[in-house]
Formats: sequence, C-alpha cells, structure tokens
Amino acid sequence: MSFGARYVAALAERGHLCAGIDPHAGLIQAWGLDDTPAGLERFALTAVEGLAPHVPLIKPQSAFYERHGSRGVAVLERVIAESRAAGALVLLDVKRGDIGSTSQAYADAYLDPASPLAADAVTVSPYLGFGSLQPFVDTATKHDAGLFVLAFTSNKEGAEVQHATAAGGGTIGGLMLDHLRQLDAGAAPLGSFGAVIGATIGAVHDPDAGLDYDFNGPILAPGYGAQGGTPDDLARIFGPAARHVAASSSRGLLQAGPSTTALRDAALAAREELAALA
Ligand SMILES: O=C(O)c1cc(=O)[nH]c(=O)n1[C@@H]1O[C@H](COP(=O)(O)O)[C@@H](O)[C@H]1O
Repeated sequence: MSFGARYVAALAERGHLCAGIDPHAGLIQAWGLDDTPAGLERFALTAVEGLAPHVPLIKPQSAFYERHGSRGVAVLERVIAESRAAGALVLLDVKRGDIGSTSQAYADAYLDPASPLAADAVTVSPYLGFGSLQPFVDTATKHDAGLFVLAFTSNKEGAEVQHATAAGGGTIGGLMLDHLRQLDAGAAPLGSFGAVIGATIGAVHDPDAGLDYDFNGPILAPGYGAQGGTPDDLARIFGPAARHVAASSSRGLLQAGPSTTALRDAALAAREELAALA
C-alpha cells in the first residue's frame, strides 16, 4: 500500500496528531534521567510506549539521537521499530537535501526497508533545487515510502527564502507546492509526497494571499503546541486542505512525562482538540 494510502487510513483511525519524540537534554533531566545514552533510551522508549499506540504518526528528530553517537542512533532504530509495532507510521525527521548522488545514499539509508534506519517517510529540504530530490522521489516510489518537503517552515527566519518571489512569479515555497502538485496528481486516495507547512505561518504571512494548500498530498504542520500554533490557526491557514494535515507537537506532549498514562492522556487530549480538522 502506498504511503499516501497508509497516511489517509492512519488519520481516519487515529486522528490528526503527529507526536514528535525529540529527547531534549532538559526534558530528559526533567524526567529524572541522566542525559546519557541510557537516559536517552529510557526516555525515548517510554515516550513510544505512552504515545505510539494512540497517534497516526510518530516523528523522531534524528539530531537528538545523533548527539549521543552510535548508541543514540541504536536508540533511534528501536524507536522506529517499536513505534511501527505499536501501529504508528514513522516519519523520520532528518531534513536532508544534497546533490543527487548523495541524496541517493540518504534515500537508501532512510527509505530502503533493508536499512536499519528505514522509516515510512522522511523530511527533506528542496533548497538545493527540487530536482535534487529526485533520488528520494524514485526510492520512495520503489518502496511505498513517503516524503515531506519543506515548503513554508514554522520558524520566522524561513520567510527570507520561502516567501521570496520565484522567477515565474509567486513565492519559492509556493513553487515547491507546485512541484508536489505535479508529483501527486491523480494519486488516490492521496499522493505520497507531502509538504511541511508550519502551524505558525499565519503570524508571518497572510494566509489569504491566494496560496492553495490543497495539492493532493499529506501536510505536516509543525509548530502546534510549544511554538504557539493552535487548532484555530490550523483551520484558518489550511481551509479545506486541513483534512490532510497532521499537526505535529514534540515538547508540548513530552512535558507530560515520564508517566506513560499522562503521555497517553496528553495525546488523546490533543487528538480531541484536533478533531475538527477531519
Ligand atoms: O520538519 C519538521 O518537523 C519541522 C519543520 C518546521 O518547519 N518546524 C519545526 O519545528 N519542525 C520540527 O518539528 C519539531 C517541533 O518541536 P516542538 O516545537 O517541540 O513541538 C522539531 O522536531 C522541529 O525540528
């Protein structure tokens, strides 16, 4: 089954929340653990236990694992495997983007099921040119995986690049959505090539500026929760495209730990709050 089809089914069954598992040093310590590989492992696997059975999508941010070296990456492998075993899709947040030949190596690392780090989808950056992502597109297609391409990111600094005017008019971020529109055209029930569009972008650009976010692909909306994005912002920014949005929260959920019951309750409350996006 294509990633797009799995995404649609997962959202229908489990709601519109993407739970980020980002083991910040401060959070690990707030849970009474040491910021060591062993503390990281306890933190991340507890978060998986509390969150993964209740959300459609788990998003580990790779850097928080890499900072612990090879033992941290081994924890990331377990987070991916155990989240999938709990029925969640895994979106590995690595935001990769490079020249084509290196992109192929990244795609093999994250999207080929033969790799220990293989996930259902990855985040990628198109700012070396959308065409540089072709190896990711081909590899994702081959393995029924997905991509989330940075279009309008949740940080205010993104505007200088993403809101700049493209050669043919419109914005650079809008141009990325046009590429996705082409890739996802005709796919049913939904294409596998998604966009990242921040839940906070209403604060930095006018959502009524004529941008059409309904491009037949999944949308990841980070910035919900700790960065200030609300369900009302999501409804206002995305309009009818909201049905394809997974709102992502990391710190906002993780601060409920270390109790797995409290983590589950935080996920269920957020799911409820996001129910209107369906
Ligand atoms: O691709 C992402 O996940 C991402 C894109 C973006 O525009 N903004 C953004 O915050 N993120 C990621 O989403 C998560 C947000 O974390 P919280 O602010 O703690 O909910 C982090 O893992 C960020 O790296």
